[in-house]
Amino acid sequence: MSEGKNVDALFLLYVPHNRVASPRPHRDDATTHIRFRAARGDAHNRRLRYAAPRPGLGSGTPRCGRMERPPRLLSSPLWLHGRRCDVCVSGAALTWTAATGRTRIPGRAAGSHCVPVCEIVGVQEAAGRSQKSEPGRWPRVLQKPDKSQQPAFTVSYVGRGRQHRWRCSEVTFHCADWSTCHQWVQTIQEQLSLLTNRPKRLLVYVNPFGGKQRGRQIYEQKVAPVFSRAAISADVIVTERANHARDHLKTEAELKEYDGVVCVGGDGMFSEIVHGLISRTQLDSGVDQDSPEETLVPCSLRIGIIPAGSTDCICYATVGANDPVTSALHIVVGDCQPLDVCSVHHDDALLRYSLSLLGYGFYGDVLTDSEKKRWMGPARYDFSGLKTFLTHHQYEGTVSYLPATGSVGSPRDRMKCRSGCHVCQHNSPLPSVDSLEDETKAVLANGGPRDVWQVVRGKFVAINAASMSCACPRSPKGLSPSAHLSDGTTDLILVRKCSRLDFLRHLLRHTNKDDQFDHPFVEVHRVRRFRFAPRHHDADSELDLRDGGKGLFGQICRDHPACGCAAPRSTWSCDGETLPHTSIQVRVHSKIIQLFARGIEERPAFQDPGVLYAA
Ligand SMILES: CCCCCCCCCCCCC/C=C/[C@@H](O)[C@H](COP(=O)(O)O)NC(=O)CCCCCCCCCCCCCCC
Ligand SMILES: Nc1ncnc2c1ncn2[C@@H]1O[C@H](COP(=O)(O)OP(=O)(O)O)[C@@H](O)[C@H]1O
Ligand SMILES: [Ca+2]
Repeated sequence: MSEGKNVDALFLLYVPHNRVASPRPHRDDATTHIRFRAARGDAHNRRLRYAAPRPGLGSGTPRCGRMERPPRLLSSPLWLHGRRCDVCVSGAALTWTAATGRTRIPGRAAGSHCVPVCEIVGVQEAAGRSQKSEPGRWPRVLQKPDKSQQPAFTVSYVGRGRQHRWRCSEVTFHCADWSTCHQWVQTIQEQLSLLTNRPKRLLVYVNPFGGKQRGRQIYEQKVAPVFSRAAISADVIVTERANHARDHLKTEAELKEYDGVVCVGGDGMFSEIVHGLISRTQLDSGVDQDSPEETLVPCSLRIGIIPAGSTDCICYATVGANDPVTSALHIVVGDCQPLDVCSVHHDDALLRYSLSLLGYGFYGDVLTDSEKKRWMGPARYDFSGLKTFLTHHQYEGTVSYLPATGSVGSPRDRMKCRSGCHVCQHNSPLPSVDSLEDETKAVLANGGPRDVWQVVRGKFVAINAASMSCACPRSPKGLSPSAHLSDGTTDLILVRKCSRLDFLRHLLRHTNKDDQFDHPFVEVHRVRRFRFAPRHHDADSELDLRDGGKGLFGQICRDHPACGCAAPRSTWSCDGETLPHTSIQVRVHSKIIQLFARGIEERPAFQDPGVLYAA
């Protein structure tokens, strides 16, 4: 934990004065400032100004970028690092300005800091050692206040690091007396309690065997301390078997008691949580998930992901980093990011839901092989990836898809999905036919653009549907760099039969800036639905075929015409789980679940401007 040095120039625009401790009562339309005097004759307290918040003030999510003058609730001189500074809290921000700031940043007040209230994690009384005995050094660990020591309080807040990482920063202010200290703590806590989007009680599932098997330690050492600073209580369940979390959510969990569900694990563990929550919501609403035409009811509980898996692509693509503290802080501040979910059906039976990669051919084969090598940890994907690359199979089949006509954006437009993405906001779910204008109905009745299925037949090295970018540490831009988190579409990538060298060229482009779709054997379509049927589809034989081909070159034998066997088939990988059927129908359901995330921030709203409190 480090003491932060964040200031935002924009914020200073609406912090009324840099020297907040004006001795004169400040008149403000929104609040009535009261002179607060705890001890008569105390020069410090004569300067402490307090304004009771009006009912409703600041309720809901305060928008950090709001350009209106926030009412000041409390301001007084306090001490930081042995120096006096003017501190002020309003419904929007906590600001502090060194009374004798030494560093000047153009356009900013000297030594000024600003933390939006919505990014304060928590506040706690903390006894500091006497300033006289050890100036400039205060305890970093929060302690129970000892009345014999100097009164102080510590504010924990979101600090921004590199590559979208957040850290829990701290600043400790020293007060002249305990009464002032209590007043500050109480006022900041009151402001935090008005942020109704923040979770107070969470249900946490930890997969102790995901990734490098460090889920439990990651939660205890990195996440629990952040939750405790934010006064979030958590009921923690360490899973004992696969599908433990899914089944518990589906049938047992008292969901009304919680403000969110958190999973500590990888994409597979997240998938369990999603399946549990979606199933529970549909069961409660009487929706038949087995029917591909049913409209799913969105889940009300938000889901947090603490990355502790092998790929962690959902976390990486929604937050921009796979860092447990960053994810914990996104949960604490109550972020909300809706996500699209693909339902995958075989005839009239739901197989699974997919949120990241639904892959047949290359990625399906990588997954099938890697499952036997779980003991290798995350490296299993690289090993199986190389092995699958060397075997270089092609699979024959028919892909039919319904293009996402009418939606903004296309897979190659280089418009990346970022926090507050306008493509996702624009592409809300399609209106029901009843709500359409007569003219539009007529177009649709004549086989308008919404209903024209396209058909592609051939041999494919890979068929991938990326509902989000699938960015991950192996490929920071992802399988489909311009795919969107909640636009109601998925990017269907067809890699046709090609040479091994060409496929390598295509794969390599996932790791550099070149366009991986710019090959004659690759096509990409933004779609709302698609279907796949393997060649010589025979429903009864599907399950038997899945296990065909043992050993490194087993599948080559399956390809060999002399064997007389059916056309070779791959398996679908659905967010890291294999599907039991190759013939599937896929449909995107927009904004069915919500994450404690905000999408990748393009430019952090409150960037670190550099050193302010120069020693
Ligand atoms: C030559 C290097 C090419 C690197 C190409 C990397 C492309 C990576 C795209 C990854 C997309 C990941 C989508 C996410 C899927 C996850 O939901 C899912 C489950 O995650 P979990 O285990 O955390 O629960 N993960 C996966 O399905 C794993 C996919 C990983 C694929 C790795 C493929 C590596 C390919 C290496 C080829 C090597 C060729 C070398 C030739 C000399
Ligand atoms: N206690 C457990 N024992 C065995 N498997 C589990 C347990 N808890 C969850 N799982 C399963 O482990 C699989 C992988 O989990 P995940 O957290 O995604 O790790 P990884 O990213 O390494 O695949 C998931 O399919 C999940 O269902
Ligand atoms: Ca999408």
